[in-house]
Amino acid sequence: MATIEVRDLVRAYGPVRAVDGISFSVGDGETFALLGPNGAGKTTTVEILEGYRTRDAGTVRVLDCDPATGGPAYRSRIGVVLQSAGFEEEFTVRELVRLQAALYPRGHDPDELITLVGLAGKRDTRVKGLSGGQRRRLDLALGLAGAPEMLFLDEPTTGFDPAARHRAWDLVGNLRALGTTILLTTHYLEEAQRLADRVAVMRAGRILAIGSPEDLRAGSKLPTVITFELPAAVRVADLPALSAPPEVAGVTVRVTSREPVADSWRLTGWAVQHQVTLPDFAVSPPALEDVYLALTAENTDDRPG
Ligand SMILES: Nc1ncnc2c1ncn2[C@@H]1O[C@H](COP(=O)(O)OP(=O)(O)OP(=O)(O)O)[C@@H](O)[C@H]1O
Repeated sequence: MATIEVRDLVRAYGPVRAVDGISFSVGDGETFALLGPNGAGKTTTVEILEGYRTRDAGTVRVLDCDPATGGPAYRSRIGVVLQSAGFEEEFTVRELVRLQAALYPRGHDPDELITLVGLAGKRDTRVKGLSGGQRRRLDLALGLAGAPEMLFLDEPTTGFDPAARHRAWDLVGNLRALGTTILLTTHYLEEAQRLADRVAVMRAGRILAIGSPEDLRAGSKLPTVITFELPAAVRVADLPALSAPPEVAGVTVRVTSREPVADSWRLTGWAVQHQVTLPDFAVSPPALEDVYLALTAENTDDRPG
C-alpha cells in the first residue's frame, strides 16, 4: 500500500515552475529521499505534501488524505522536522517537548524522546543555551512528539558534527524499523545512501531519476576506479595491460576501469608474480554521489529566474 501518491504535480511561482509535473509514490514503511541542487523544487514538493502549500495541478494523497483539505486532523497524523524552526528561546528543552507532545492525541513520553535524540544532559537547558546541532536535535524531538504515522525530515542533519550525524542516522534507522514512513530531503548523498530505500533526483522541478541507490548506481554505467601507490622500483610502463590506461598523479595511480574484476586480477596477479606490493590498493565502485553529480551536470537548468 502506498502512503504517498503524487501524480503530475505542478506548482509555479510566477514564471518559475518550481515543481513541473512530477509523479512518484512512497510505500508504507518506506524511507524515501528527495535529492537535488538548490532550487530543484524539493521544499515546495514537501510543503505541498505537508499541507502547508497549495498546488496548481496534479493529485496528491498522503495517508489516504488530500493534504490540501485535510486540515488539523491530517496534520496531527504527520510529523514535520523543518530546516529552521523558530523556538521560544526562554523555554527549556523539556518544557518545549512536553508542550508539543500535549498537542497530540497520542503523544510520545517527553523524557524518552529527549533521551532518544541524545539531549538527556540538556533536558533543563533553555533553548538559547543550545548549540546549532543541539537545536536540530530538538527539532527532531519536536517532529516526533506526536508519534506521527508519517515523518517529513527536511535536511535533518545539517549542522551536525559527525558523531551527532551518526546518532541521528541510528535514530532514523530505528524509526524505520518501527515501520514509520519517512520522506527525507538532504544534500548529503552518504545520508541518502545510508537511510533511503529509494531516492528521487530532482532538478528544475522535474525528477531526473528514481530508484534504490543500488539501482541508480548499477544503471549509471559509471566506471569503477582502481587506485594504488606506485612502488619506488616500478615504472608505469612495467604494469600489465589494463582496460584503460593508468593515470598517474604524484605516486598515486588511478585506473578508470571498464573491467574492474579483470583489471584487479591482472594487477594483483602481476604484483604477486613480481613480488611487489601495491600500497593502498583499492577498488571503488561509483557512489551515489558520483551518480548524482553526473545526472545533475548533464541536465542544464534553462529555467528563468
Ligand atoms: N515563496 C516563493 N516565491 C517565489 N519563488 C519561490 C518561492 N519558494 C520557492 N521559490 C522558487 O522555487 C524554486 C524551487 O524552490 P525550493 O525551495 O522548492 O527548492 P529546494 O530544492 O528545496 O532548494 P534548497 O535545496 O535550496 O532548499 C526556486 O527557483 C525558488 O527560487
